[in-house]
Amino acid sequence: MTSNAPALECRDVTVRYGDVTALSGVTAAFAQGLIHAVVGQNGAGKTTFARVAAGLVQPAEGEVAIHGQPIRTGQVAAARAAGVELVHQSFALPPSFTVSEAMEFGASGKGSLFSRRGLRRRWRQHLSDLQVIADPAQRIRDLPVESQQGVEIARALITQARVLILDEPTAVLTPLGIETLFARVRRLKASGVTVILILHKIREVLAIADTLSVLRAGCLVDGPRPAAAIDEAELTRLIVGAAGPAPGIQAARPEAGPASAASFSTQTPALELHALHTGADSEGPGLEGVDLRIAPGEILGIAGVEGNGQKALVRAIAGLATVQGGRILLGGQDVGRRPLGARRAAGLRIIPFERNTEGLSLSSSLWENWSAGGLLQRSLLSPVRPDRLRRDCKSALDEWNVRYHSPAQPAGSLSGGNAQKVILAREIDPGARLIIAAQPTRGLDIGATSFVWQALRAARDRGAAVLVISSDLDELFDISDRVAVMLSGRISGRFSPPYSLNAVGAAMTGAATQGEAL
Ligand SMILES: Nc1ncnc2c1ncn2[C@@H]1O[C@H](COP(=O)(O)OP(=O)(O)OP(=O)(O)O)[C@@H](O)[C@H]1O
Repeated sequence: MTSNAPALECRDVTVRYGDVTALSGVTAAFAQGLIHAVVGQNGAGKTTFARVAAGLVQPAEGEVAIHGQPIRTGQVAAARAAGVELVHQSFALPPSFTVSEAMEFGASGKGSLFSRRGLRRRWRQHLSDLQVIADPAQRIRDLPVESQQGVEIARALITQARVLILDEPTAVLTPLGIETLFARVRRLKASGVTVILILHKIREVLAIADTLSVLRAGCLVDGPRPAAAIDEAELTRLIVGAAGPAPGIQAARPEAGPASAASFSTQTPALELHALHTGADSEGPGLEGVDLRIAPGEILGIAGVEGNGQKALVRAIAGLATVQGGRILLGGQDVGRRPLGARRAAGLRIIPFERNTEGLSLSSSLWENWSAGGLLQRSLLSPVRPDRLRRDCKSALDEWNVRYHSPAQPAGSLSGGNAQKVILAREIDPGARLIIAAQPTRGLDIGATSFVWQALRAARDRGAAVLVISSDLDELFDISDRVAVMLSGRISGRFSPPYSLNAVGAAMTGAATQGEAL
């Protein structure tokens, strides 16, 4: 190892996926022992860069050196041996594993054999050194998302990683979880680890990074340069580019606030839940008597720490949970026994939590994914015209500024943010009467985030009801006409603007259950 050499250096790295150039001649040197942020719009090439550094992608051209030593590109073992570890955007650990099994999963080939008890002792120490709160006997799926991420990071660090790359680590976290992560990242820096963070939110970048680098359309347009010398406006400009946001996209967080609350009480609600109960399952607690109503032309925000019944809520409305009691009405009709197709025909649209498993078929083409929603609602006998579907898909994707090269390419070949936009293009359509949007801006860049809020507001203004579930309270307060808080499968508080962060926060933690009645 050369002592002053950069921790990670790329020289003229170019990556092509078929016709798409994901990285184009990227040259960058990341100094040792610092926290580096890599930013850029959806599809800019950030994940590809991380995958090249970790040996998961073979560049067509270029070199990678770790601490001054060139490594064989496209080989995970070579990157690992040099001390590079990557924690992916979507977690990689098997949910059914216990924490200690998951840790051992990352350390295979280390030589020694351990008893189960010995293993637990070993990992307990490792986890506590990293201040990750998780019992080694617990299953990954039973842990809160912050702890799952902590375990992923701990697993990546088993092999004495010197360069840790975290791909969009904050996307899954609550504000408190982000603070915990940032404290962990600062401790790693203090212990000499070089951390490279791929981030979307400008405030997060400026809060944590020592340097920042900006990718745009596969090219490094700036950095690494000291983050202290840059402000929000300049960083936004660097990410979006001189041309400004794509047509139809305003600056992030457009001014328009919640609708001035017309009296909703005279209209038939778009959604009514009466004393809804569902069973708990592997995804978290069930619903314990939830009452909710949303009027047409209203946005209701659901706040809460993840894992407090939000998934059960979405599944129950979609007809995918076992309802043990209570009623679900869409537009005044009891749909408790109706399948998802019938609910969609009544105007239900869902932007699900997990885009890769619930929202898209990754091996199917973009046009098939885009048209799936419409096909579900039609009668089986109505003719399908693929040419027309492909054409309509293309214009919808262009309108959403999705970065793709053909409607025939598989959904799995899109970047995370662009994949989310395909779901949004499908679900926010003129036929939508009730849109459930679960973490709709997770992983989206600033322009696309603003586009989503605009699209949801436009849907509301057309008369659709919107239920937004988000762990980002700023976002939720910005867009919601009312906010309800979920805690342990119940509604623990109901609020209308102006929102009090303290009161909503208290309802989220169970410190209080006040708030207005609806
Ligand atoms: N396996 C693949 N096959 C084909 N194209 C791909 C593949 N992976 C990525 N791409 C394309 O390469 C480009 C860069 O994608 P990448 O995932 O690196 O972007 P990103 O900056 O991480 O985006 P996001 O913020 O949306 O996650 C995109 O145009 C994407 O569609």
